[in-house]
Amino acid sequence: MPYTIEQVKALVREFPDFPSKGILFRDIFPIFRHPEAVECLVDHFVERIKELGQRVDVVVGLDARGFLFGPLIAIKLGVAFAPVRKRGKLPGEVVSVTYMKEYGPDVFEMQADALAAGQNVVIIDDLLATGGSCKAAEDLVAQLKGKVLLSAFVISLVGLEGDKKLKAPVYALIECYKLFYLEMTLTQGMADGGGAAALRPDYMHRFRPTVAKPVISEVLRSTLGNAKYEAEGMAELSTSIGEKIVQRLVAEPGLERYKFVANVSIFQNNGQGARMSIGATWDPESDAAVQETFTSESIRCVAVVFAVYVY
Ligand SMILES: O=P(O)(O)OC[C@H]1O[C@H](OP(=O)(O)OP(=O)(O)O)[C@H](O)[C@@H]1O
Ligand SMILES: Nc1ncnc2[nH]cnc12
Repeated sequence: MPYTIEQVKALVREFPDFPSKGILFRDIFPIFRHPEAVECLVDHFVERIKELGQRVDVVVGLDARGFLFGPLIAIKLGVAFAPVRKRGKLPGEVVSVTYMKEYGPDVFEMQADALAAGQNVVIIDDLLATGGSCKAAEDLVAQLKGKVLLSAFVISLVGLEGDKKLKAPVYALIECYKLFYLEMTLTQGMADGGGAAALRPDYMHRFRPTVAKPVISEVLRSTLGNAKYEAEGMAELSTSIGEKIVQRLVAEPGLERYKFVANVSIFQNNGQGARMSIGATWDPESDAAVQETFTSESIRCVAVVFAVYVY
């Protein structure tokens, strides 16, 4: 069955916390379970490359996932394929460059005779994250006096702005804006062994998440609407948001007997994930927790408010 490019895109999966905590891993391997999907992907890249309207001499693929379809693209274009490999894997004379990846430093190498001076190159890889790998490949091509016309990826993690590190233009089939994930588990249990029923609040005096959520949301929007993430000042900002939320909730009619705890965390919206797990022991009939998030290009803020009823 022939695949459409939209069906190919849909095969990419996400794995939170792989290969380490906080990384949301994009897995392209399911595409390779379907030969027609691979063919569609390769044809798609070939079309984009032909649209450049320039002579391409060599397709350069990055270790390791760029090797999966870089050579297939090169075959369809009828041009050479050259690998960029991790340190120590290529025999003969090599050029090398040290670079930073999303998970730490590494060294890339190319064989010195993989390219002739003046040749035009297209770089192929599965994913553009911080751009460190692709910039290293651009440097290697430059050392060999080649010219990068385009770098093409299946996925670009747009928020990491990898393209800004690169000299040549970038094409990505999938542009991912969803870089951040957050999961919250609330573990709750009864604080007393029973007997509290008579002391619990009636409906009019009970904390209701549906009432509290818009209040919290409004505080986040009004405080963070124009804010930019900066290393300085975020601690004070989160403290003041927490204070505002608590002041607003205390003023809500009927909640006089509640104590509130607001936990406000501000993160830079830069593609890193976060996971929170909170344990609480309370009376689920009267106590509650609500969570609201605010996201802008620069900031991700999570406010969790615990409301505990004083018998
Ligand atoms: O834009 P960057 O921040 O440099 O990250 C992108 C690179 O990271 C991944 O490869 P990785 O180095 O994990 O190697 P692999 O292909 O061997 O898994 C991916 O395949 C890209 O090559
Ligand atoms: N988030 C991610 N998913 C898959 N491969 C990657 N390489 C670097 N970051 C990655």
